Amino acid sequence: MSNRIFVAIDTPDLERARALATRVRHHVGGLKLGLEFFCANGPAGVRAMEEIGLPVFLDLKLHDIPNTVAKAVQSLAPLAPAILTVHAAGGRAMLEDAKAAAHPDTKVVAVTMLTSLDERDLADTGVGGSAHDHVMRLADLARAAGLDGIVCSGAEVKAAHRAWPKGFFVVPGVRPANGAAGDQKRVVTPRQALDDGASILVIGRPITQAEDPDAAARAIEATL
Ligand SMILES: O=C(O)c1cc(=O)[nH]c(=O)n1[C@@H]1O[C@H](COP(=O)(O)O)[C@@H](O)[C@H]1O
Repeated sequence: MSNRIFVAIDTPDLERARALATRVRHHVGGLKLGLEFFCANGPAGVRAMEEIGLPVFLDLKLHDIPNTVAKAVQSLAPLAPAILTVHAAGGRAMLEDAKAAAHPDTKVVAVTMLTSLDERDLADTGVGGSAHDHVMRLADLARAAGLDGIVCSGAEVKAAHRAWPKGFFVVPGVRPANGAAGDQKRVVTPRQALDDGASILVIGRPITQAEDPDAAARAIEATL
């Protein structure tokens, strides 16, 4: 994949999603559709976005008992997304069953610790220790369960990639130098994330909220 930016199309409005994706399509490598889009538009919306001709990353962050997640993944299999997310915290059986139920061409990746969290948030959920240790533990679990890779922040991707050289590493929470972090807490620049081993970058608002999204995507691409 030459362009490793997946633009996060976070809107419930299909027409806006289509217009945005069409505008930036020459300066991104794929489209990421998340809960906001999927809850409003469902599988038909995903198919409509597939027509744009870029790989689709379906980011539903599934997290439930193994049977429920496996059945959900099975229902999504006809869409054959390039990438699908589940939460690593769902545990080994859930991860194994999700991978087994997915379309063979889909990379199933496990979200480790959301980039919107810091160590204080982690402690609030009853998990002690550092973000680094938590991500490394969940990355080991994802690998042992046969997943294709993980989602983590740019702060952990170097160590995670070293421990799992063949893994596929999705890094969101990336911001161009001087970019507004918003609700993201563990943030790095796109260049840094790629240098440290990210396979793809997920970038939303720095592109989608820009006055000229295509120019913003082009400017970020130029730094890579
Ligand atoms: O799985 C994800 O894509 C994801 C995981 C994570 O830990 N943090 C995270 O921000 N994301 C997604 O990445 C995108 C980031 O958007 P921006 O903060 O606007 O660049 C959103 O669509 C999030 O849902």
